[in-house]
Amino acid sequence: MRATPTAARDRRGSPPALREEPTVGEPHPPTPSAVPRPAAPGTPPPPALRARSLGRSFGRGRSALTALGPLDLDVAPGEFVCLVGPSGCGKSTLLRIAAGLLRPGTGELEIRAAGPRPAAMIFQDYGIYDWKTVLANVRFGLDVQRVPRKEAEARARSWLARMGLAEFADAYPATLSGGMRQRVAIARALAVEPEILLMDEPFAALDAQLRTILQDELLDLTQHTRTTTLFITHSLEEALVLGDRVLVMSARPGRIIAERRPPFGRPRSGAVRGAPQFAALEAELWELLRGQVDGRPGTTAEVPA
Ligand SMILES: Nc1ncnc2c1ncn2[C@@H]1O[C@H](COP(=O)(O)OP(=O)(O)OP(=O)(O)O)[C@@H](O)[C@H]1O
Repeated sequence: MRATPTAARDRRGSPPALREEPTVGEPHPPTPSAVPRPAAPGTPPPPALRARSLGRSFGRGRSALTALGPLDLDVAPGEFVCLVGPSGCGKSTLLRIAAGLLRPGTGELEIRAAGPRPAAMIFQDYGIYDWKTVLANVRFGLDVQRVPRKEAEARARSWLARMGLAEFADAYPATLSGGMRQRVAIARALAVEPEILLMDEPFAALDAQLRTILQDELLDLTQHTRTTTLFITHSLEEALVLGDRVLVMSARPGRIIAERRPPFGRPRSGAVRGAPQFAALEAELWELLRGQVDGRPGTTAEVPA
């Protein structure tokens, strides 16, 4: 899937950075997926997600607001990348561009996909359908993919079992707790076996204990499935527990100003929260982030490694 710059499509010639577009419910048409070719021996595989000079503005003229970029980003196949940054720096905008829900204003973002379902997105507010049963929710993406009904049902039930929800298959979401609803959303996203999982603060609405439990479950799941994941969070702890890499974004317009690789091997568990380096890394990231939030000088110039 390639999200091309607005400029390439704009026959009226309006400046790409200033063009306002509908943002919700109007996915831009994906261009045909790139079929990955095998990498030459010894060379790293090409990135699963690649963004170059990616930028996005909203509004026109004087009221135009530059939300994001320019930003370069590579996410390797199977990598779990966490994005942290001050509120309003463009994190969701980046994710929505990756999901194909929003066009870039400048630059491009490409997802290398072998299959018909390159990306699945999970939001903070679950994004599940209240009028469908739990099973129908999890089966939804498979139905859209036209997976035969029997197979879809079996795959959906197997994901429900994995998420500890087997006995709630016929329940409606309104009867579930927040944590259970988010598990349904995760099961639905993973059931379609996406090339890349895009998660926008998926645990933000949950209480601290549930959040920890779901973090540990997600860790376990993604280490098994090796699903490439781009994960937005305001929680540095969450980013350090889950991420192979943590990217820090600047204040709006968001750019990547620093990168850290938590020194915890894989497979890892939530026990890394107690590792001696954990608190130090969290404090270091917090310093970087605080420089962006309160605009203190001297903390913005770091370039990602
Ligand atoms: N559809 C839109 N129209 C106009 N402005 C928008 C639109 N979507 C986002 N913005 C603006 O773009 C900027 C970035 O928004 P975005 O939601 O991407 O930030 P964020 O980093 O995800 O924020 P938060 O951490 O608070 O969720 C904000 O100033 C926001 O008001």
